[in-house]
Amino acid sequence: MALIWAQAHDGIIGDAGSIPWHLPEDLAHFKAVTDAATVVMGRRTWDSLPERFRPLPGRRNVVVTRDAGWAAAGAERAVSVEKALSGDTASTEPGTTIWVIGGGEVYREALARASRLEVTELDLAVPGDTRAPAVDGEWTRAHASEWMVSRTGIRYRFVGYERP
Ligand SMILES: Nc1nc(N)c2c(n1)CN(C(=O)COc1ccccc1N1CCC(C(=O)O)CC1)C2
Repeated sequence: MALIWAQAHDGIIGDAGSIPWHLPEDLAHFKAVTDAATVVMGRRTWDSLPERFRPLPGRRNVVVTRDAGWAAAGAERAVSVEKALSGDTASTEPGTTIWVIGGGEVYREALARASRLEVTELDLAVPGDTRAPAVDGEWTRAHASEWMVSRTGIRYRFVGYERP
């Protein structure tokens, strides 16, 4: 299973339930990487998606929430990341990656079982109340693009990590 996120300086990934920047090139990257896969997200991340992107088109959407009464068109509910990764979600076609797409709590819960990270690094300092999980020495960097400049002026790059 893999995690994908975009982070500013100090690992900031969110502030008050939303992403404090607009980086269209990252949204295109996110869509390309997760296309046709299963995406697992926390309920807050589901709520943070613009209406027209709920569910994320062309992907199996699994939302983690302890609220047994929660339901949304186009989403499957799982009571925990564990269940989302083990239940029939995992019966996704072999070779299809399960992408954990946020937020902070779900990343932390999923990290221990991840073998791949796809991180968009932004050369941007913004205030935020949510940080990406720490990527420690167990991970090796599998790829890193050169720094690019978004049409919104933000410098960014795509970095991938792997571990056995
Ligand atoms: N690197 C990386 N990792 C992540 N986990 C996530 C991202 N970037 C971006 N994310 C968001 O929630 C934010 O998205 C959006 C925010 C505002 C408008 C559109 C969007 N999106 C447009 C494209 C849609 C699609 O993919 O079809 C998804 C929603 C999760």
